[in-house]
Amino acid sequence: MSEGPLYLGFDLSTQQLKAIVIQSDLSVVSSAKVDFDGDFGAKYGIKKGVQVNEAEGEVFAPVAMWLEALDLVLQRLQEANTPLNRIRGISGSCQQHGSVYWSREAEKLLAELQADEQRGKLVDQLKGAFSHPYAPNWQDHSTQAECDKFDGALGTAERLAQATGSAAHHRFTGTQIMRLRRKRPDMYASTSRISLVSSFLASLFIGSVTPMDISDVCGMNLWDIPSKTWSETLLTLAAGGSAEGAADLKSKLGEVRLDGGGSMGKISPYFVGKYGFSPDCEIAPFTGDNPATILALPLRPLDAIVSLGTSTTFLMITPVYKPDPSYHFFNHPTTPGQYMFMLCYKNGGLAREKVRDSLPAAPKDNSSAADPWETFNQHALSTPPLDVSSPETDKAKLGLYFYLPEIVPNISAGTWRYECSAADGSDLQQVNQPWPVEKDARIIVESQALSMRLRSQNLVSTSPSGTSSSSSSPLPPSLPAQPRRIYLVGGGSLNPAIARIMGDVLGGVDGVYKLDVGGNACALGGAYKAVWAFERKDETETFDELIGKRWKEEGAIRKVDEGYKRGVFEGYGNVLGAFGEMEGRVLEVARNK
Ligand SMILES: Nc1ncnc2c1ncn2[C@@H]1O[C@H](COP(=O)(O)OP(=O)(O)O)[C@@H](O)[C@H]1O
Ligand SMILES: O=C(CO)[C@@H](O)[C@H](O)COP(=O)(O)O
Repeated sequence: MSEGPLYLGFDLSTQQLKAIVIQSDLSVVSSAKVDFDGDFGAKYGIKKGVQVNEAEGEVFAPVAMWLEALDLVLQRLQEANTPLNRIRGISGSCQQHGSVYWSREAEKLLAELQADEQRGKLVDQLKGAFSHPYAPNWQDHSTQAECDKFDGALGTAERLAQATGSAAHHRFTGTQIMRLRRKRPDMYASTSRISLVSSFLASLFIGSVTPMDISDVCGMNLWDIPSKTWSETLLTLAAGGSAEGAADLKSKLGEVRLDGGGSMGKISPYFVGKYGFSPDCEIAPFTGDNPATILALPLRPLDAIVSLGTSTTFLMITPVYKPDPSYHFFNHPTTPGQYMFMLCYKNGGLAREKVRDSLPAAPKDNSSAADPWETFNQHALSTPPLDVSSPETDKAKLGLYFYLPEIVPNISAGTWRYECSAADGSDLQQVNQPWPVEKDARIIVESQALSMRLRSQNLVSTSPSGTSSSSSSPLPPSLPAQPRRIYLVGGGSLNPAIARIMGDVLGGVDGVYKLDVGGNACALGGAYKAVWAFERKDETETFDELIGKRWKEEGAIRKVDEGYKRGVFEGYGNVLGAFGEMEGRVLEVARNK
């Protein structure tokens, strides 16, 4: 390892806090993680990182657990002999939409943080810093009434999407704040500031509540993206209807930092004294985990990232702001004028786990290191696409596996199974007799990929004019519209069967790739952001220019599937309309209930 500066990136996601340390040349020096269930499950009564109040659809995480996790992950980096004194800059990514409520004591307590044995750790010193002990989690679905009001506030859901990048969503912070203000008026009144999870983590490092980030702020339904300001109408709605309420909420939310790079301030003396950071170490803006994922490699227009974490997300970048109620647009975290397109599914990793756990157990393997996904993968790969072995006689199988209420489409929990003609999707019929569970292994992954393909069609068929990267090449005209490359990240990217099916359904002219850091992509994106934030020549040197020059494909990504397969891709295209029709029918039944 050379003696140059180091950069630290974090990822505070649903189930873990991960940290990764890199050098200026982007090589990884060290990493550590805290697993919330494994390290704190019993103490905080959480499962898969969260607590749930089923009766009201609330899902939330204890803020104190995150404080403990931060000390623990730094301790683990220290134990791994990471030279923390050489860290020049810190940035990171955090689960989106969650909100942290600071008390009136917060600024004072943050400013007084000291590495003093007697005063204890962050969790001890910041005991009085929060007006609410919990942060709503992105899986929360307690805010339908608030969503209806948000969708109506500007006239239609389309207009809300035009202004804020998204129609109203249960998890978006504006609807969450509106509900918490109504449900806990005293708590709301005693709140001095509200942070997103990303600005919360940055605030701990600086020792003062920091501004929100230009990309993560788009996950709130409160920020007007085209006019780069808070929407007064939406602030007024969330704050209860009065102009004074809106002004008060605006001061609780604070400024939004328009520049994704540069320094927001020096590190708090707490971390210098306790872990040996240099007092000159600086903090760059932190962003959301999905915006950070698109920073984990120099992404080109027509490339797509599928993030297979607790949620499953589909991400692309585009210079064209074209929002729609069925998906999300965010400001790009580093590059003004670029946008991130996102689809987010709640029934991602945990839904695949449910199907995995419903499969009959395979004969016992004596090795203790047996892969828990082995049986799932065998069935997923031995089932042909759409379970059609003979196109003349077999019907295509389509399913929806929503163990939690889904985001896209907004359908309550349930599972549905349909069949249709494999040739053209005609004769779509609900199947009343469930097919053998073994088939579900393939069909759930196909279902997730078909939903992404259906909703991203317009993005892959338009030519990438005005792109951010000079090396982007339009697709060969002889091939059907599809992404150029598919990159898989998140825990599920380790799975070869999932990679294969993603390639079957979504294509990818250049193939399907997995990031070698696997589940650490968001933390890596955060670390790259820190390198760019502090090493850019000036504000005009873009992230793509700086990182593009240093990033080496070799050792960073690995091809895991060929992607586009002639015939297979077209076979899924034949039933794409039927897949949309199946969702429509399920939605219709739900509406009429
Ligand atoms: N080999 C595998 N095959 C499929 N899924 C996997 C595999 N390994 C891990 N996962 C999934 O990855 C998920 C965690 O991914 P991760 O990106 O670390 O989550 P998060 O960032 O949401 O905390 C788990 O819920 C698990 O289902
Ligand atoms: O809600 C969203 C995006 O809109 C989620 O993607 C969260 O950002 C949490 O992500 P993971 O914990 O699954 O990484």
